[in-house]
Amino acid sequence: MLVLSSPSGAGKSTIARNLLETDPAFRLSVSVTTRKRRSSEIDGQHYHFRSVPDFEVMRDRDELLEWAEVHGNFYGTPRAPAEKAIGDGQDMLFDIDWQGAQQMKEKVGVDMVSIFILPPSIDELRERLKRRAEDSDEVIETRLRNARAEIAHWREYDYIVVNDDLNDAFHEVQAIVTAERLRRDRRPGLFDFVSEMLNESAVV
Ligand SMILES: Nc1nc2c(ncn2[C@@H]2O[C@H](COP(=O)(O)OP(=O)(O)O)[C@@H](O)[C@H]2O)c(=O)[nH]1
Ligand SMILES: Nc1ncnc2c1ncn2[C@@H]1O[C@H](COP(=O)(O)OP(=O)(O)O)[C@@H](O)[C@H]1O
Repeated sequence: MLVLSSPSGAGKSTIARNLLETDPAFRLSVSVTTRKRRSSEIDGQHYHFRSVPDFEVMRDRDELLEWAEVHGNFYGTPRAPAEKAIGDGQDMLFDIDWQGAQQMKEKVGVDMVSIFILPPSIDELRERLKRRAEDSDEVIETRLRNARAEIAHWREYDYIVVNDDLNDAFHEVQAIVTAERLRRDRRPGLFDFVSEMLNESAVV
């Protein structure tokens, strides 16, 4: 379970997309949101776009593993695909905010690795949001106002990656994934491996 969070515009969706394209082991958890769909987004692929009443029905039926209000809209992680992935041992990527990361940590514990993506500066964050040209000036201002409060949660994450040069940041994320997979996959077998080695040396 890999959680990516960042203030809006820092580049987490870009890094998530690169990871999904280059690493076939990852599946994206497609969130449900009440936010308006952007022109570049496809329903069911980037998000499941739902009305507020439909979201509330899902939430009240406990169909969401976690949910939060972010920038005035509701967002939530559908429970069924995430739990299936956890059960199957599938690597899953969650693009969720700090509130979601906290809730997920409580639910999945050590099986979760979290990365907080920082922009090089708040000015650059503003420029990226403008250049992305997907949100109105008002929406961009709300996101920038919220950025400081989101960044304040950086210490709660396992890793921090500063997304200045995209290539460098992506390689750092790949390195984290590689190291964490090695730890997960190698650790369980190491006890027997080392015991056997020591037993053999005792015989010699
Ligand atoms: N808690 C939670 N946060 C989510 C979920 N899906 C998206 N988010 C977060 O909601 C925030 C806004 O996302 P979005 O509207 O796509 O804007 P963007 O971050 O500017 O691309 C981001 O911080 C996302 O990580 C979710 O299922 N749960
Ligand atoms: N390292 C970078 N340098 C310059 N622009 C970037 C970089 N990373 C991402 N971007 C651009 O910044 C904008 C915001 O990135 P995005 O991935 O949508 O952010 P988020 O998902 O965190 O809101 C996009 O237009 C993206 O192409």
